[in-house]
Amino acid sequence: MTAPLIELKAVSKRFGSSVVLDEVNLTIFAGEALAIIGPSGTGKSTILRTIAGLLAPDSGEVYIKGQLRLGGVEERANPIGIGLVFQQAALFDSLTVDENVGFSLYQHSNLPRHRIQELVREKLEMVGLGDIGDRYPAELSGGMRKRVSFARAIMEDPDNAEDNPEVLLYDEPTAGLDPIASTVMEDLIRHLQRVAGVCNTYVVVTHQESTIRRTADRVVLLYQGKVQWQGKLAEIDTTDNPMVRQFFSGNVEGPIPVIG
Ligand SMILES: Nc1ncnc2c1ncn2[C@@H]1O[C@H](COP(=O)(O)OP(=O)(O)OP(=O)(O)O)[C@@H](O)[C@H]1O
Repeated sequence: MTAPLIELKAVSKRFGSSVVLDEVNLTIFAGEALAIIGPSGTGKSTILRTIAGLLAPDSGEVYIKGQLRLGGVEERANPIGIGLVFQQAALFDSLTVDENVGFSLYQHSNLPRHRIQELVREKLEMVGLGDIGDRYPAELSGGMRKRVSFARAIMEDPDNAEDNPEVLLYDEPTAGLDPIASTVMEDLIRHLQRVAGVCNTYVVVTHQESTIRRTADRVVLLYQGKVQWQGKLAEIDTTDNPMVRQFFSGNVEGPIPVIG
């Protein structure tokens, strides 16, 4: 068996009095496509932000390529590139698409402006967007904004090998999109992994069944701060786990109570 790329061991996180992650154990292997599913408010985004290093756990350990991640959120550098595609595209409204996608290179690299623009164009083409570098986010549809944020997540500095993302984390990449736009996004996620070879490991947090079925090899169900079930994609149809059954049937009766 290959060594894990990322391991969360007994990771806990609370906000105020609410325990969001409760000694979660999770392993992500190189080359896998993992979906994290679960009801709203169950800590899926919190797990992604913890993996990305944007949130420090209250207790427990995060290992990246077998190395314990040390230090506070501010000072820590990930030993591998980890790209996060936020739920809301999280683009800067006052910057053009080019400036958004190239943001980190404009800020942190020594590359000349025209070279960064070339790289931006290349990434935009990879996500199926043509010549839109001089548009502002407000001029784009929701699906286009999401694709721009994908392009930003896969930007890399060709002079800095450590800058290449080895893992991409997608937080609800198809939320709010119509079924056809969702399919485009799901295909793009697979395309970036398989065809474009941008990054062969990813984690996708989603509620949408089509996204789970089209983008995942393995599925983890999170509820009440813990991993309640995990299995291969095909097993979501065969498992007797009552939470998985309820999640996919949308039944209001079951172990996951209706909130609100
Ligand atoms: N920075 C924060 N400060 C306070 N509470 C937070 C913070 N981030 C998350 N929470 C709370 O933690 C819980 C889990 O949030 P999280 O966004 O991780 O859930 P989720 O499973 O991704 O939800 P959804 O599917 O609705 O996006 C929620 O109750 C949320 O209000």
